[in-house]
Amino acid sequence: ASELRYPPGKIAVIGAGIGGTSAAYFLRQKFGKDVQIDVFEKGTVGGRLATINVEGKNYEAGGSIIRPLNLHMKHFVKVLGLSGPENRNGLLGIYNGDEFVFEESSWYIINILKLLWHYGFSPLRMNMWVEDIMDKFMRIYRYQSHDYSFSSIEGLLHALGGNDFIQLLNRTINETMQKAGFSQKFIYEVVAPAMRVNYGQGANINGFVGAVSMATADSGLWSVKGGNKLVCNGLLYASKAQLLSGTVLSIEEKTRPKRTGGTVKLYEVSYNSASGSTTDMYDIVLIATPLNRNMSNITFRNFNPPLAQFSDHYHQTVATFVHGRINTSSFGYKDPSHFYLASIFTTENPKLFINSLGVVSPVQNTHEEVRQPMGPAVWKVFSKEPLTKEQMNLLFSSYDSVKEKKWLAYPHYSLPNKCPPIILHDRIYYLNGIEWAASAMEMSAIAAKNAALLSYHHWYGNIDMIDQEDLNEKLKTEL
Ligand SMILES: Cc1cc2nc3c(=O)[nH]c(=O)nc-3n(C[C@H](O)[C@H](O)[C@H](O)COP(=O)(O)OP(=O)(O)OC[C@H]3O[C@@H](n4cnc5c(N)ncnc54)[C@H](O)[C@@H]3O)c2cc1C
Ligand SMILES: CC(C)=CCC/C(C)=C/CC/C(C)=C/CSC[C@H](N)C(=O)O
Repeated sequence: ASELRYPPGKIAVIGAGIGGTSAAYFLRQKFGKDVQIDVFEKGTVGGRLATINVEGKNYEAGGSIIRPLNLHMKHFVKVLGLSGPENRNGLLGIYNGDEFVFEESSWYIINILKLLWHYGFSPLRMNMWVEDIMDKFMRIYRYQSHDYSFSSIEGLLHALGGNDFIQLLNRTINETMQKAGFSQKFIYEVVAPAMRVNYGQGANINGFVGAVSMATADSGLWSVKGGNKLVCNGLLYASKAQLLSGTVLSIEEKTRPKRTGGTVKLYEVSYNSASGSTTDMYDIVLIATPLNRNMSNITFRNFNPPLAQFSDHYHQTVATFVHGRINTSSFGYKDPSHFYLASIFTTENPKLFINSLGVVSPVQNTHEEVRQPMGPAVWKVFSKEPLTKEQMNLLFSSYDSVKEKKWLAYPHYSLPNKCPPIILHDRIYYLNGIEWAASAMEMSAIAAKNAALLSYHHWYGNIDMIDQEDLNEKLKTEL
């Protein structure tokens, strides 16, 4: 089709979370200044990056922590003139419903001895195991800086870590780590609690998201001063995209006559905004919101054959912010002055009604060290269900302010795990399938750059830049 040699006129991006706004940014980089980029948003720019106000200060209510080597997020913060100070967490305890099975000490050497005593060399081996996976994961930045793209999530992961990465997707983190020789005690007391705080599920989640989750045990985690959502606002501005506040209802392919003769196929996007129902035509559409049950309610009309349907669900995570004093006796501490933990992770125990509990700092001063929370502090509680009054009274001896935010937070991970397609139709690309490998801000940014590159290469027929085999080897010899 010869019309594909000309730049596209208009591109639609649906969703202004980190996926959609970074897609707008990368699309502008690739397609140049003349293309019109419209970003549709039914709620607030930022999506799952949002803050919540507690007693006059704002706290991260959704996506909060970023790894030092999340290079896209790091780049965004730099080019947007934002700052990302390191988060310093207070001491961690792991609670099994009856007692703490592990309590961190403020003395480095004591911690090492405690870890050795409880888990032998497993923590050290785990660091090396995660590092090895993360080293391979880092190849994505090299591939993307050379403009290579992938037409499926599995293809992308295979290019990073070969069959080992595909196997990670298809085994639970429990099975994966058992096969790697980690003890069941370590998996139960350390790995599962980290899965629960990060993804609201235990060690039955896939090995890839499990490894991503364990990667948060690293030091140097950071978040954006003023709130992570500032990145989305900044990217939208930098991309010179037009923000259309409205709900996209449907997408339909239409054939239209061209001024120069012949016809062209375009996508008609129908949406509701404050000024009523409208439609607009686009050459390319990027969908940057989950299409799973009850999430975005976008209908793909009159596609033959019909487009893929995603029936799996995202599960509910409730983040409750409480300004108060923790009820230390509920955690086995009769004397509150002996309690010095600022983060409590939990093991898998059906009688526990929370996944985690931790002291948080306002987004204005994320660099502040979280101290021993002897007095009142702002605590963030993650649970599956909203906390009842009785549960609140068990957790807190006194509190004066409670704010709750319910999220459909991440995919409900289960096996077998087949990631949704990236290409939904000729020029419709789907970003959020990557969340089924692992859901994180950086993953959405990677999916966004991939979709921008893929749509560009499809448009201009650069098939050699899509799904190249042995990229790691090729790039080694090229440079
Ligand atoms: C409680 C919580 C804690 C988390 N913690 C971390 C963390 O510490 N670190 C980390 O890296 N990640 C974390 N995450 C995950 C991270 O927040 C997400 O992976 C990421 O923000 C997803 O971004 P996205 O742009 O892909 O999707 P979203 O942010 O969900 O953006 C999609 C956007 O599309 C809009 N939309 C939906 N349907 C339509 C429609 N029909 N028309 C128009 N607009 C539509 C939505 O309103 C939304 O704004 C956390 C998530 C939650 C919920
Ligand atoms: C993409 C890679 C390699 C790493 C990203 C690691 C990362 C930051 C994962 C985020 C995990 C996640 C969804 C955490 C949610 S809870 C975070 C925090 N503990 C909190 O209390 O808010």
